[in-house]
Amino acid sequence: MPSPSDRTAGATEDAPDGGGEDATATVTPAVAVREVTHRYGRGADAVTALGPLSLDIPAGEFLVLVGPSGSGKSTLLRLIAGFEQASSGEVTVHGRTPEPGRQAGVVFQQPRLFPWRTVGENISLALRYAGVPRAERPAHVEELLERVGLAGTAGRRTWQMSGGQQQRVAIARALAGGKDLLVLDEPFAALDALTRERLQEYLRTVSSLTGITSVFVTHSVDEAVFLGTRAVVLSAGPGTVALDVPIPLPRTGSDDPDGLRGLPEYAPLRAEIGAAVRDAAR
Ligand SMILES: Nc1ncnc2c1ncn2[C@@H]1O[C@H](COP(=O)(O)OP(=O)(O)OP(=O)(O)O)[C@@H](O)[C@H]1O
Repeated sequence: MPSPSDRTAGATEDAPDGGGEDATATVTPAVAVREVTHRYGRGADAVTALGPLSLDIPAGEFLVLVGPSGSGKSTLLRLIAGFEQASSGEVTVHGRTPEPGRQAGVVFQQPRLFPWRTVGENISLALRYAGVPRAERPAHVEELLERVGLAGTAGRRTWQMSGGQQQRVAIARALAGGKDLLVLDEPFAALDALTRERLQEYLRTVSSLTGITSVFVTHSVDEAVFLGTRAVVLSAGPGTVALDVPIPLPRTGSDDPDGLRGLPEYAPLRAEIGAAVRDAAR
């Protein structure tokens, strides 16, 4: 699997001879969304769900998407994951048209694990699809489980795990195979508050340590500020970009959540994003 440095290295084109900073060097975004619209259905029944919308998501960014219900957040995720194709405009991941299961690891609101398989087998299957040789899979499974705080659980049945643990397995599965893009559609919405907070911490740590590019949909403004490096608020459907702000909070990989929430920047960011969501919903 690629190391974190491998993942981010691909984002920037080679520097010209002599190295150093070059203002003319182009940085290829991990995800490029260009003038995209998306319609479901045809004729009189057609629903325009999104756009026109343009976004560049640089490698390593943790982009949180917020916005009113029906603004097209899930649609945008589905386009990025390759489950849908844009009605107009273009979505690319590292310059290519995304295909389902190929470029992005996906985490849904429900873990969607195979109940008849063990935790390890669920992850191993994703490794198999990613072309990881059979002999190498057990070590990768352990490494992935360790990364989400579930070391030593590979032999357990998924139904023996709590909802929060199952969602961590789903995250480990999405990370399997070294994908450098993770898309997550309200993955913690169905969990109790305490489990949700724990998983937010895990995900923040995992993303800081791996540098994986993430696109995360949530209805929680606090979750958005806690997790994101950038927040995009969509307008009421069909969604366009109503607000696009960086979230310049520290990411050391082991941040104290209370400390982060207590930083002077935290509350104003929360207020700005919350106000934009409320405006969009009006
Ligand atoms: N498969 C579909 N067929 C027809 N219309 C759809 C389909 N999926 C979504 N839509 C419509 O597209 C619009 C955007 O839906 P989408 O699920 O992307 O929004 P969302 O912002 O994720 O909403 P929520 O926050 O409620 O999950 C809505 O009007 C929805 O009814």
